[in-house]
Amino acid sequence: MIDIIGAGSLGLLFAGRLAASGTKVRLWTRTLEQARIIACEGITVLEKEGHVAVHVAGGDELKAAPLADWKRLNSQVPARWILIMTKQGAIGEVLDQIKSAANTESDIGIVCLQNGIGHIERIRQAYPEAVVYPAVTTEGAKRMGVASVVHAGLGATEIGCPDVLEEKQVGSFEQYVLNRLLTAGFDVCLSKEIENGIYRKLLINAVINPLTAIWRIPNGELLSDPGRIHMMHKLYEEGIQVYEANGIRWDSAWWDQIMKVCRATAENQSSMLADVLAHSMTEVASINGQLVQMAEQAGVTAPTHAVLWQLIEGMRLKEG
Ligand SMILES: NC(=O)C1=CN([C@@H]2O[C@H](COP(=O)(O)OP(=O)(O)OC[C@H]3O[C@@H](n4cnc5c(N)ncnc54)[C@H](OP(=O)(O)O)[C@@H]3O)[C@@H](O)[C@H]2O)C=CC1
Ligand SMILES: CC(C)(CO)C(=O)C(=O)O
Repeated sequence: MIDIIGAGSLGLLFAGRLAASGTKVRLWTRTLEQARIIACEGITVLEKEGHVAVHVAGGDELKAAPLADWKRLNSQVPARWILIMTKQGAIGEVLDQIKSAANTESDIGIVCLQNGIGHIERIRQAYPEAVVYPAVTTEGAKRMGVASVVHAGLGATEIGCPDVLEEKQVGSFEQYVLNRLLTAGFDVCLSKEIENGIYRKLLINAVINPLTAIWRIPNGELLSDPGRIHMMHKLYEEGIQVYEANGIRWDSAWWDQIMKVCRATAENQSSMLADVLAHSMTEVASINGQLVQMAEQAGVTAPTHAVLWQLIEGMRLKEG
């Protein structure tokens, strides 16, 4: 069984596809209402064009419950493999709620798919004995309703394999998580170089997300004007300087990859733009904010990231 926390875009996609391919999934929601609807109606995953890719009914394969019930339900059936699929801003609350796990922490493997950085350290601190697997995904998912999601872009998922793992632990992870994800149709691999993937994705998000959120444009529109590309490059260069100052390996191909992501997701709204439009909390603090903090720690500056961080934070409140 795999426990998925967060029934938003990514959570519904992974829960729906895993359960439809025969893996038992327990999906933890924030609200009782959403859990009830999923338990009753199941999950529908749609293709980009609108056709149903999979539909899985609630039942033995797919259970749903509000995270507030974690303590009670987990004492009956302890979680072994947890996929956290909330946004960065919910991590603190989630950790508080699952801290009451009944099984010993050393039995637990936690996979984290958040964009940005900072969460892995928090989870490791809260669960020192658990094995935490940082992951990076380029899957594109967009929740359409309480129990339906569009698989908007087929991507790949890299899961970091901690160095300290014994062969037996790796085997167990492969059997109960990796192979299940492959069977569900996800392009997923175990990586010994996840740090590189995390910093590459951080830079991609730090360049694309705040600019699309400020200008309120889809990702592809960033490439439509030399002034916009100039701003992207400024953010990119500041990011690279921060990486260099911190001894983080980077690759000059990352600039081209940023452009490629804009083209591949040309019609999409970035997650930060979607959050701004919904007056929700964005992940800017875990993306540009983290780069600014890394700059400060290394004695350099990242002024453009700092300004964008503050501008985006200030957009959270409803106007009027
Ligand atoms: N969507 C995508 O394509 C991709 C997303 N990511 C990353 O994955 C993460 C999740 O993104 P995404 O799925 O889009 O986000 P969503 O906002 O769609 O989903 C987050 C879910 O977490 C739920 N949640 C919040 N707090 C709690 C809580 N205390 N207990 C249980 N559930 C909670 C929310 O519930 P509610 O709605 O009720 O508030 C929501 O359903 C982010 O870090 C994002 O950057 C990475 C790559 C691609
Ligand atoms: C890669 C990108 C920018 C795609 O929209 C993304 O991850 C996001 O929107 O958060």
